[in-house]
Amino acid sequence: MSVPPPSASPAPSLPGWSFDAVERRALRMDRARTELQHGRPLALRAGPGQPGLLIAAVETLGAAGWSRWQSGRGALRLLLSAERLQALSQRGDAEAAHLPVPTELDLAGLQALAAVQARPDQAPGGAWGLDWPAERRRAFLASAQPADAAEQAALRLAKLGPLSPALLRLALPADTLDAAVADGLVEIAPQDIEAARGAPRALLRRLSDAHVPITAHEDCTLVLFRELHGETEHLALVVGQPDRSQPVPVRLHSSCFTGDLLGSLRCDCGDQLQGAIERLAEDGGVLLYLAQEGRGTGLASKLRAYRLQDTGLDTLDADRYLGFRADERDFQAAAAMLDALGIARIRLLTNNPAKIEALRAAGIDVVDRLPLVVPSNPHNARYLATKRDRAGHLRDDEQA
Ligand SMILES: Nc1nc2c(ncn2[C@@H]2O[C@H](COP(=O)(O)OP(=O)(O)OP(=O)(O)O)[C@@H](O)[C@H]2O)c(=O)[nH]1
Ligand SMILES: [Zn+2]
Repeated sequence: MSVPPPSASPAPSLPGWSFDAVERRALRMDRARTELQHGRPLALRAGPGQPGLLIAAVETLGAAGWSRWQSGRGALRLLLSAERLQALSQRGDAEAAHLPVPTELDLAGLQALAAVQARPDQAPGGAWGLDWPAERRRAFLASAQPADAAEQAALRLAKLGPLSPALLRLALPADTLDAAVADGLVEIAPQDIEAARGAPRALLRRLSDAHVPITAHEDCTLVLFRELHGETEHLALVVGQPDRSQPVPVRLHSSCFTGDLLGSLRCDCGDQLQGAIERLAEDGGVLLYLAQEGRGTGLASKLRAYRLQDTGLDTLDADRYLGFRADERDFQAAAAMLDALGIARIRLLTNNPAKIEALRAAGIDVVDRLPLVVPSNPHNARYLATKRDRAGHLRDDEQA
């Protein structure tokens, strides 16, 4: 009697364990971001069996991480954002690029080039933080090779950290990366980072809410949203019972630990937060408290930017010195929260036209702008003037 060959039946799957393509991608993004945050290396390549790059964030590397890169000496490159290269070269047209890491450079030198020192006081030589003579600086900049699309994506991933956009970079062949990935190295494809850019609104979960009476108004509800992948949380404070048949007064407030919690005089955030809540208490409205510290650069970078401002740079030049754009925020989450709250037409309390544009682009009908005027003080006068003169903020009498 002949025995039938064993059928190649698929392995029984664990219920709830299979991810769809979008979830897989988000999972890879989560893991990749975590690796950079922890100073660990990450493989960046189009897929298994491909050559690619080993990258790590200079900001989180530390001495132990740095010593692991020593075997790559000679081939190591430093990937920097356009803004950081503009600060180093004093040229407004510099683009993101990677440059050779000199073999004798130590970790402190690398951190200086990447502008991630704990105390980035401006050295006499400007943005470099290294006592390199002019000729050496010129030669270093001349060896820059433009960042390709994958490398640009890597810089964006670092910013999502939120980390400084400065990465170590080592090109490796396919088999080396395959072996490292089999051994636990996390890998990410540039397409994953690209796809996360316009993350769909559904990637925000409404997790909980409660009645929270506050001094300005007793009838308030706090609603907590969490990004589906990752731990970032945004809050909505619904003040009173806004009439949704009319445009609802809304304030988008980007978190500012120093201003909101400590009453820092370096910015206007604390006063804006209180002023907005008082205004919303008049007819009801919604305050969206967005996890976007330091205009999206993170609190560590904001404190570095403050040190640079103490040496004479204004808020925008300080951010550029650190490798950031004038504003690293996006307002997708804000639009998603308004959607979830059933609010489509709003009156926005702001002096920042970019917020209006961003919400409109995300499909929110911004019917008009309500100015938000707060008094200045000797510590924030320059900051407010820079926002008005260089960042396009409106004065209270201007129309958006
Ligand atoms: N990078 C950086 N961020 C800062 C600095 N000062 C304040 N911030 C951040 O700037 C953000 C201020 O946000 P908002 O008040 O919502 O926005 P805005 O762009 O000023 O616009 P409106 O207040 O709506 O007119 C907060 O995230 C602060 O942490 C600074 O010097 N550097
Ligand atoms: Zn602030």
